[in-house]
Amino acid sequence: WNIICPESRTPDCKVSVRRSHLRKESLPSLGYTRRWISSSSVNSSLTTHYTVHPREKDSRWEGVNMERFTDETDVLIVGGGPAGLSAAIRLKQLANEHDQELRVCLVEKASQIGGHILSGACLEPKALNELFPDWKERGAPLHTLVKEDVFGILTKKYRIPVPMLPGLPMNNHGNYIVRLGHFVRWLGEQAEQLGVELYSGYAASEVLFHKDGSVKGIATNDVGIHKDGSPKNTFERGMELHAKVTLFGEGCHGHLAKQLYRQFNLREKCETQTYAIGLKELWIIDEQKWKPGRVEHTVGWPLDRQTYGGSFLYHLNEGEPLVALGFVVGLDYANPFLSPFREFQRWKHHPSVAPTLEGANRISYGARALNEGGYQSIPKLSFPGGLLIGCSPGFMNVPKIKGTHTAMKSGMLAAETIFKKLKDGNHKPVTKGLHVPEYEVELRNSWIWKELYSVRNIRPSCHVLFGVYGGMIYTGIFYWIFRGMEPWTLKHKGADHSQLKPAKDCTPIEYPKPDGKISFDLLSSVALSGTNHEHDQPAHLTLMDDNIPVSRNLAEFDGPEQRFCPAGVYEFIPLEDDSGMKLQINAQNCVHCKTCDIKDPSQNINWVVPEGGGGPAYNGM
Ligand SMILES: Cc1cc2nc3c(=O)[nH]c(=O)nc-3n(C[C@H](O)[C@H](O)[C@H](O)COP(=O)(O)OP(=O)(O)OC[C@H]3O[C@@H](n4cnc5c(N)ncnc54)[C@H](O)[C@@H]3O)c2cc1C
Ligand code: SF4
Repeated sequence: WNIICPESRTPDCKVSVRRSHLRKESLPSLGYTRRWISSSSVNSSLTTHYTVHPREKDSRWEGVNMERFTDETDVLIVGGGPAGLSAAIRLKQLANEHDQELRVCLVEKASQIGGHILSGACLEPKALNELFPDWKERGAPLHTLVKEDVFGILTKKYRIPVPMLPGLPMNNHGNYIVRLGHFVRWLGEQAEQLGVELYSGYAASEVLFHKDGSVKGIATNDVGIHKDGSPKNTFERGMELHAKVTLFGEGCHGHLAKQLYRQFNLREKCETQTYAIGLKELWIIDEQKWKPGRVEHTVGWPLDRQTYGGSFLYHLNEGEPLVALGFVVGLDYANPFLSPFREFQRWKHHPSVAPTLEGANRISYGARALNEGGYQSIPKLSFPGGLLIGCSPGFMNVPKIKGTHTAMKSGMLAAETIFKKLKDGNHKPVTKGLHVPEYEVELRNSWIWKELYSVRNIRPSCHVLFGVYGGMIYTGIFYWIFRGMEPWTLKHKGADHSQLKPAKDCTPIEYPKPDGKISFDLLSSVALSGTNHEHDQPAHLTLMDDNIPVSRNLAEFDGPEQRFCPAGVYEFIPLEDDSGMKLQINAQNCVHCKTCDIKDPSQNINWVVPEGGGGPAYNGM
């Protein structure tokens, strides 16, 4: 029997279950569920991953060598995004300035640094100016200074311009339009030049702990496992990386961060994190319509006023008439029939958008979740042996739709506080893994805190009267005039997964068919993300209970996972004997956006890392 803990919903949770409670009838009353696992049901089940079906109990794994090679470093960083790389760079800058030996290792799950990065992106260069005041001479790929910034409300047929007053959070004066993946690749080159060891194609799959409970490091994922969960002849155990301190910079909704929240109770004093999904495409357009440096944002159509979201369209100056465009939908939406992907496709047909795309060529597609909880949802950031940086805890400035500058600054502050502590000869560590609470103090004193505090009420104000438009009125009054100094802090609605209404209470949404010129279907879109996973491996979209997708999600919510996944991973198909439906998981399509882990109304999906290197292969998204 596999006992599923009600707290963590994972079978490997360390909550102890008294033997007397193991009787079948006691479990439901305690909130536990139990599932019989035999090797035959493991083989035929959707979820064959060892995080759900432990290998110790599986006869197919008997005698397989599970020893792991171990390496030691001073500082270990998980995730080669803006946060992780800025931390790595700052650590080596300080070590070199002080002529001190310091080994800094960084693991990144994409096969190339930048390959899993997806953003808008309008970059506020504040943190970059601090990290590399000479970034221009170093050839940072910031080629497009914003020249024109427009904002509008869309109705079905019209675009109502809204003045972009100086001082509003959406104002982009002084910012650069970038391909964030390219910028991150450049950060990676700078890090390597400074002596950081970068290991791309290695996903951190597990957090390791010392006996005293502090973080010891991570293990990279095992490779060479068949789809049915049995070992291949090529099976190779991952390796352990131990460090004095480990920084977790996995980006929005990190799967190791989820473990850490539970282990150290880090979310005890903050609000639930809330999210949005962002979908993006790159297009080469007609040169006559190209306006390098122009930034366009909209709210409104095709979303109703209760659904938070909007669009962006940026004209880049990268030697060809390139535009980046995308659509963001708040994951607190209620109607399970809503498809963020199809809303995005529909938006491109608006009379104010379509002319730019007519006769143009779409070259790339992708999606990624982003944090929306802001100031209210920042968890505790330090714990013995580790720190959380960047969008993993969530330093996104939501009304600005910007988190790169805050992610970078948080990484830099983490680096500075760690370096100070390591350098301090008198410091006597209490735990084996170094505890650096000073990081939180520095963060609170930094511009990140001031910035996030000032915009804290803008997103939650959209839950009050008039939805998104209420939020705009609130911004006009309290942000523009009082700069967020109002003495109250509004609350979020709660967790996004609990906002879906039953299908019977909602109206199905009729989406127009894609025309294949401006709007497209899901599969041809995913093909443009370069996504690839080794097919013969256990699905990394693990289900705590394989029955729930049909018995609850389909029955009650009409299977929302088939709509909120932007890559067509979840499909409900008829059973062979036509007696009902079953879920099919096309895990190889997954673009690692994390939306399913966030929005699944049953919270039955746990995204885990696939074999290293798998996932999208974005080129400058
Ligand atoms: C649609 C969209 C539009 C946006 N627009 C803007 C904008 O215009 N301006 C702006 O400033 N910000 C924007 N943002 C936000 C910005 O992209 C993020 O704030 C920023 O990328 C956060 O940096 P990060 O390093 O914390 O995380 P990420 O950029 O997400 O990087 C995390 C890295 O960690 C890796 N990783 C994750 N888990 C593991 C693991 N277990 N093992 C190894 N590696 C791992 C990932 O592959 C990734 O490379 C936007 C975001 C989205 C989704
Ligand atoms: S399976 Fe989940 S993480 Fe993967 S693309 Fe779909 S929603 Fe995103």
